[in-house]
Amino acid sequence: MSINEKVPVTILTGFLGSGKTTLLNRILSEEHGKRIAVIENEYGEVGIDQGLVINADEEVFEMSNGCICCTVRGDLIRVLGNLMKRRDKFDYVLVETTGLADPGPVAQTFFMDEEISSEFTLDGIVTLVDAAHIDQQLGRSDESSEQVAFADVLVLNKTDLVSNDALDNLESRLRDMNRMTRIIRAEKADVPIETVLNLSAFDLDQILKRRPTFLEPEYPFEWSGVYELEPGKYELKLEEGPDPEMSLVAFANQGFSEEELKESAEASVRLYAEKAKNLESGNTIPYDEHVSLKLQNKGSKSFILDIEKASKIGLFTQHTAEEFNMKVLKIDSQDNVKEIPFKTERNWVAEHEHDDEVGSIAIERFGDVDPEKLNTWMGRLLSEKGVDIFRTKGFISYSGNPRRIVFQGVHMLFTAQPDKEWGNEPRRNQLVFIGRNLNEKEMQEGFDKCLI
Ligand SMILES: Nc1nc2c(ncn2[C@@H]2O[C@H](COP(=O)(O)OP(=O)(O)OP(=O)(O)O)[C@@H](O)[C@H]2O)c(=O)[nH]1
Repeated sequence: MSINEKVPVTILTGFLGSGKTTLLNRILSEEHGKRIAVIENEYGEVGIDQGLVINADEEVFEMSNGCICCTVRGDLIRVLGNLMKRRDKFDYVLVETTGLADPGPVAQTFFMDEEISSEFTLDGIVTLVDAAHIDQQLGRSDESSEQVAFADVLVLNKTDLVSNDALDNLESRLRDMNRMTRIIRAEKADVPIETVLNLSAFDLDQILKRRPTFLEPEYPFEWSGVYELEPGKYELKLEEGPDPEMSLVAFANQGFSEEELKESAEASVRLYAEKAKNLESGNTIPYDEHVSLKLQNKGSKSFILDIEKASKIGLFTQHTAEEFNMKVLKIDSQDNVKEIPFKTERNWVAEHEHDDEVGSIAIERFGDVDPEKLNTWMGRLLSEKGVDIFRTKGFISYSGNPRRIVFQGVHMLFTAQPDKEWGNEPRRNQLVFIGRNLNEKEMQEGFDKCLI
């Protein structure tokens, strides 16, 4: 790396005892070719953790005055300033925060202070989660939900202490709180280094590459498949799965294209809102109707698809086909069974129950915004709600500007910087807010008023 490049910084957070020091040791003892300066911050007694950090080659700096969150401006800036004097000695910085800290102010330092932001760039926030205790911690402390909300990567650590089912539930709860995070399960923080360092996580492009469905709305179903069927009777056969029933909507004449699938998805949303008709094994599946397949009996269950003329049948199901080993079978007069595979399938982001007050909102709109209106709206939003809005990220299309604008912020501070030219790409706006008690409808309406 050239000396003129900004130094990437990773913030390591996580509740008390979640495994931060374990991860830090792992990073410092692994061969990755980086020279890492570590900034540690102790709560109360100074220096205990330093004894646990191995490999003396890395430089360890300690913040002196108690809790990092209260002393960021002074202490962190001072330590970073001192570090810059030894710029030739390192090429990466790790800041470990105390388990009780809200990572917001630490992250903000890299936006707020001009001198700091000209030398350092925030690469990502990694939050360690203690799989065995996080449920209680989330209930009790604001800090732990803030640490989850801020994370670009959540390391779900101590997986040896909980069952797989519990981990699945936990993961879905955490995902509800922060839709843009990547969740990695770990034991003794044994994560590959490249999953926590050099993430460019403040870069929305990267997030979209990792999770293309990230900005998509949520649906009451997880899967759809399209089958090309000749006239005749077919069985939709399901094995035992994770749920004793499953909602389904079937359409005749379903197209294969993304556009046609989305159109049917919207139609399904409306049908799913209607009360489901119960179907038992052996019943025929109607079109354009919300049905609930009853699957509580042991063994496989079969429902009938009665096809009058050749058609492409679209099935939109509450769970994925895989979870029930769901198959469409053709049985001829000689009782020969033939499986008809789907021609195309699509997964959808399934909605979850929002039992935590921390959540994320995504806004995606084609077209241009009026920069002045957007500034006024954002300014007001962040000054009124900035305490509750932890992270903002996104791309904006300013009217009259050939380049797209990259937005990112922490609490009430944000930066808007011109990025690459739109070129032939359709001009659009993609914004994500993560925070507490956010009103999705109000924010979308507010944003829509800024569109031209
Ligand atoms: N069972 C189990 N224990 C773990 C795992 N990872 C870490 N530990 C243990 O958990 C304890 C706390 O780990 P640390 O790495 O010190 O956690 P920390 O987040 O730095 O803790 P504080 O500095 O107190 O906030 C230590 O005794 C670790 O050995 C794991 O995956 N499974």
